[in-house]
Amino acid sequence: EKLVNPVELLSSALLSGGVEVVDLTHTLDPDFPVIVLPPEFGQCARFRMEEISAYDHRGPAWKWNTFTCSEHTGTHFDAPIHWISGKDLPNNTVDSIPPEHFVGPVVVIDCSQGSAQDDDFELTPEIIAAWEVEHGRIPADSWVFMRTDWSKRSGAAYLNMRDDGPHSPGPTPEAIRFLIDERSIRGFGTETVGTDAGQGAHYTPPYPAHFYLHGAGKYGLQCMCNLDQLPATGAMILCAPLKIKSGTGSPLRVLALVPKG
Ligand SMILES: O=C(O)C(=O)c1ccccc1S
Ligand SMILES: [Mn+2]
Repeated sequence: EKLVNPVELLSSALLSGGVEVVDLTHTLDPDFPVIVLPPEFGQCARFRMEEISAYDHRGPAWKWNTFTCSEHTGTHFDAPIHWISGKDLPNNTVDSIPPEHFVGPVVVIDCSQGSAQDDDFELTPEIIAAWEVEHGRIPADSWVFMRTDWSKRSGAAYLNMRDDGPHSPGPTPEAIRFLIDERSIRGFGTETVGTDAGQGAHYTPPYPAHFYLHGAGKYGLQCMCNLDQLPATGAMILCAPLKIKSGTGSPLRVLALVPKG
């Protein structure tokens, strides 16, 4: 009998309402917080927009703007070249990553309860093991999202800066190494401003998610929202960054396709 064409199946499911498209992206807005590094380092630019014309003398029938931001502003993608550990890998920039890496399955590990009680909540190998007992082994080349409901925070509570720097949840070095070495994930995604915990600078190595993910040619997604609308397994994501020449990352629209019913 005729083999089922998976693309036709997906198209008909999308057209028939059998697939929900969930937007995991924050609006690029000058008020959306960006990561704040220690003052001696270069800083991430917030999003800015400047009008070129608006149906006026500068352009009678058209409206358009110039926008500026960092590659790492807002909901964005991290490429391996972003971190020193990935600097010499092949295809490590947003314009050279194979496009098939921007579409794939995602699993969601719900750490929202722990993160509600502890700003520095850590995703550990033990939590991953317990998740796999319930949901099965994390498939190779999956994206793994750490749900913390941190995207529901606004203003100062999102970066949650204290005297010793930001405090927000993230993975331990052991957890991120397990996901990479034992589960060969595609990438790791968070709602927080970075893939590392706010206090990530104090781990060994510092910023372990960045160090190990990008050193292994894996990717990061950060500043996402609506992870609470995703199932633990069974969804897929589209996460294609802008094709910036030699780019280390880019703001992007992250969309999840979630089967209905
Ligand atoms: O990738 C990022 O946006 C990010 O989180 C970051 C950027 C630069 C330095 C440290 C970090 S931790
Ligand atoms: Mn980044």
